[in-house]
Amino acid sequence: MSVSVLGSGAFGTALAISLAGNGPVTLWSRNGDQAKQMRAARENATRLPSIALPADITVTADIAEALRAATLLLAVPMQKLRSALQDHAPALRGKTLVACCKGIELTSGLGPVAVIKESVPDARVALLTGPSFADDIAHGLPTALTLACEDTELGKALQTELTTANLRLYRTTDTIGAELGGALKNVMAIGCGAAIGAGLGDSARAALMTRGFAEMQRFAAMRGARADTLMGLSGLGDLVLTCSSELSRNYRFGLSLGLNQPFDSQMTVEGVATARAMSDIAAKEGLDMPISATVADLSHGAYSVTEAIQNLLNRPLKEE
Ligand SMILES: NC(=O)c1ccc[n+]([C@@H]2O[C@H](COP(=O)([O-])OP(=O)(O)OC[C@H]3O[C@@H](n4cnc5c(N)ncnc54)[C@H](O)[C@@H]3O)[C@@H](O)[C@H]2O)c1
Ligand SMILES: O=P(O)(O)OC[C@H](O)CO
Repeated sequence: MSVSVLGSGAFGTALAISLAGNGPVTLWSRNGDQAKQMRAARENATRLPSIALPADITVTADIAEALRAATLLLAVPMQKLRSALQDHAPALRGKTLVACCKGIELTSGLGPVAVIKESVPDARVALLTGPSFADDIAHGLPTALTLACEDTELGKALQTELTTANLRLYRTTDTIGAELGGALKNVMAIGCGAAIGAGLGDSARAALMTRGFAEMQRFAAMRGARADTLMGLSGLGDLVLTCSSELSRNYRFGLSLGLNQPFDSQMTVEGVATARAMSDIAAKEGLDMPISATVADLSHGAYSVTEAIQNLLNRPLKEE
């Protein structure tokens, strides 16, 4: 089998570097100039500077070249996934498409697996998610991820194909639980970053992580996820990583809110749109999701971190 990665940002490049340890990989960029630059410098200077691209990676802007592979990893931001698929939908028919993005589509309320099924109905679909920073993967540091696929046999084949020397994949058939864990932890990471940025302390962060996890579990159960999936790498594992490391862009975005400092608008911060999508869906379903709703409002400047915390603290007392 052969693999291509569509999307040459931080995560797509890191996955290509890791997979190159297994054999040839094609890394596709939609930007011809970027592809040319990466081919010449043998690095992704904007997203993963100073990390060499192994010789087994072919960088291309020619989609036909990338689509020769049977397995395609889709490493684009969640809110861009549908348009990326629509751009090439006829050529994607029958392919194995592995979503590598984390989020809920704002316009539809759907996760990546459902968006792929709608956009390319006869594709074979899977999801790769879990606690991992692109930088760590690209440096070959040990990482464990979840490969989610409803089709057990395809899941096993992908688990074998995409496991590398330092990237160990676990398998599940619960795509809903796996994709929601990855999507929702970004919302909580923004909240935790904001709390730390505003000087509210580690105890406040622990409270936000724990009560945020309760919201994740509630939302995932409503969508039909298995409870144990949320306890695994794609849920709790990624929540812990993202809420506690300044390598996370979602956490750093939250920090900037707490510190009242500007943030680079070119940075991919998946939790902003997902917080909005999640709290809109929760409101419609009558689910109690105060932290998610607060992060959604905070991210759009509706109030300050201090006001947000006061709102959360002043809610009626309840059982845990
Ligand atoms: N960076 C990480 O550490 C990391 C780790 C795990 C998962 N992820 C997930 O991977 C996804 C991508 O994140 P990233 O870090 O690579 O972001 P990034 O901003 O570094 O890169 C995104 C890439 O997608 C490309 N792109 C955007 N719209 C496109 C379109 N319509 N068609 C084709 N390409 C398009 C951009 O040109 C860019 O190269 C996100 O959902 C993120 O949550 C990232
Ligand atoms: O940089 P972030 O916040 O998008 O987080 C990256 C990964 O999702 C961590 O698992």
